[in-house]
Amino acid sequence: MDSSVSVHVSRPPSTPFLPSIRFHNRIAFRRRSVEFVLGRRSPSTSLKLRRTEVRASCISSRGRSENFDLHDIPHLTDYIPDLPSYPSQLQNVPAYAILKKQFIGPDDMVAKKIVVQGSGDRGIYYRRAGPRERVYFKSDEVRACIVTCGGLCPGINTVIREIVYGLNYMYGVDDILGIQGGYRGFYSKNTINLTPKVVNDIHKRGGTLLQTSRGGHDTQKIVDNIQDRMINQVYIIGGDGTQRGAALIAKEVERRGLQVSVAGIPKTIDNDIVVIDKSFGFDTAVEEAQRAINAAHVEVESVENGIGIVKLMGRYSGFIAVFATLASRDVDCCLIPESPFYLEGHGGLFQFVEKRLKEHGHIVIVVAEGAGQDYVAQSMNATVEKDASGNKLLLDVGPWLSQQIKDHLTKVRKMTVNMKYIDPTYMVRAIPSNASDNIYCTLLAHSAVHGAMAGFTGFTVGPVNNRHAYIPISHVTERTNTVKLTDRMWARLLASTNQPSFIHNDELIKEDVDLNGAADAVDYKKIGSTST
Ligand SMILES: Nc1ncnc2c1ncn2[C@@H]1O[C@H](COP(=O)(O)OP(=O)(O)O)[C@@H](O)[C@H]1O
Ligand SMILES: O=P(O)(O)OC[C@H]1O[C@](O)(COP(=O)(O)O)[C@@H](O)[C@@H]1O
Ligand SMILES: [Mg+2]
Repeated sequence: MDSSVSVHVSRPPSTPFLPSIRFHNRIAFRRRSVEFVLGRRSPSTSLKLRRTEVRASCISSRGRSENFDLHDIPHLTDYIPDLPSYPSQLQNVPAYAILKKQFIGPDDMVAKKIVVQGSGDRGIYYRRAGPRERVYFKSDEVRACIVTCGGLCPGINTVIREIVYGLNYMYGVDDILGIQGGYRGFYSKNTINLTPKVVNDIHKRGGTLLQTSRGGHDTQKIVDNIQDRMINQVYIIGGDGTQRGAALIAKEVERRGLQVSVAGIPKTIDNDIVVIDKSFGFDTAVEEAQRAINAAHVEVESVENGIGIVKLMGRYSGFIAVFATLASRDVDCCLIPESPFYLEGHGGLFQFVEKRLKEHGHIVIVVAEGAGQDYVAQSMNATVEKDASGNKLLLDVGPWLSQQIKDHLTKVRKMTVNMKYIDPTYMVRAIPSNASDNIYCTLLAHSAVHGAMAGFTGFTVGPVNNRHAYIPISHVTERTNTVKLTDRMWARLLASTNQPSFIHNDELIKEDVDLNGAADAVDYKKIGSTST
């Protein structure tokens, strides 16, 4: 928080000492234990606060009263009040001992919203990630475990490596177990011992050293196993589904009153996790995707009426497709799940493809795997199937789209075309992370380690406006991050590709004329409202 902002704390109705801060959590009222001090400028109103969600009245340096919300994360002392704490082991680590600010202050917060309006609410804040002055675990008491769940993503191995290194070098922990094969590995497989030596060069490889899986989350069995193995720190690397599972584990651990910290590290190749700035491995995937786009462009430039179609990952969120398109500049049209498209008639894809072929002699289309699913389902008469985690299995839009375009141009428009279809979907996520993702993974891993050692639990780590924060798991799972068609990024893409927006417009229906002046008999209203 800006040091020019003093926090004014006045008295809340039900607590004689606790002032102008409205607690949203009953535990906070009950226990009233100490965590941080607000009100540096006015000691009389200084307050030792518990964690959890806090709303404070805040007076800026200009004297105007504003509000902010700290959306806090659980702490082991919420349900084990007498848990002893110790000076952090980091004090003895030379690299950290010389730091100007060795520890994160108890009132350091990260703003969720960085652009604010003068008269508006100050918004939501998260606890800033990083090392704390006091920890709740002695080094030789820690038995940590790491598990990786869900789909692959570049950088998972780097996160594993850095958790092991972080725990070992910063906190002197040497009892770290690898749970193999995702959540079900807790109760169906043996563990492996993870030491700095074992993980030393795994960041150079794609995939996950620990293997992963979908499905198999059984909270009771998992927590039984955590208890049986005497594990007291659980590091869970995975996407939205995994984080939901992590929240259940943290809840069950709390119900049983166990001294076990549960830390989530968000992983998603689709960048579909909300609150955090960006997911690790995403930049790497975008870079790799461009190689495929480039190949498509080279191919189609070299032939007559070349049509290149590149299918990229993106189940419900088209971020990889959007960013790869914007970065590449060789893409003529980008199709994503968030933007319904239609093929026939005025403003449709067929018309656009034909127009671009006439203008440029070639066209490159990027399609996210989740785009046009309803459309494909209708045309294939397919039924919905799900994977072991309950995720809808997607129909393969790539070959379908290639065939539709080819059939239309060759059979209806009597044109000669050269179709080049490229499917690099798994290639973009099965590679090691690039330099910047590697550094990002290190920060995530270290934040998780610092948080767990400090006794926090049930949290997810991640950058919020470029500062790493501890985020309540529910915040990252309550919805999916998607490309907003009303945001500037999508507008930039449309401006860059000059593709149709596929937004239904009644005016377009009236001017229902195709390139050659022939009217297409298409129900635009119906097609235009096809949702994906
Ligand atoms: N709602 C949920 N509650 C508990 N566990 C879940 C939930 N959704 C998914 N999981 C578990 O999380 C793991 C990974 O989920 P999945 O959706 O496949 O990948 P991701 O976490 O990358 O989204 C699986 O083991 C699955 O059983
Ligand atoms: O074939 P798999 O391994 O189930 O993975 C495919 C899916 O994984 C994803 O990469 C996303 O996975 P997550 O849910 O694990 O983030 C999707 O883009 C894709 O549909
Ligand atoms: Mg997912």
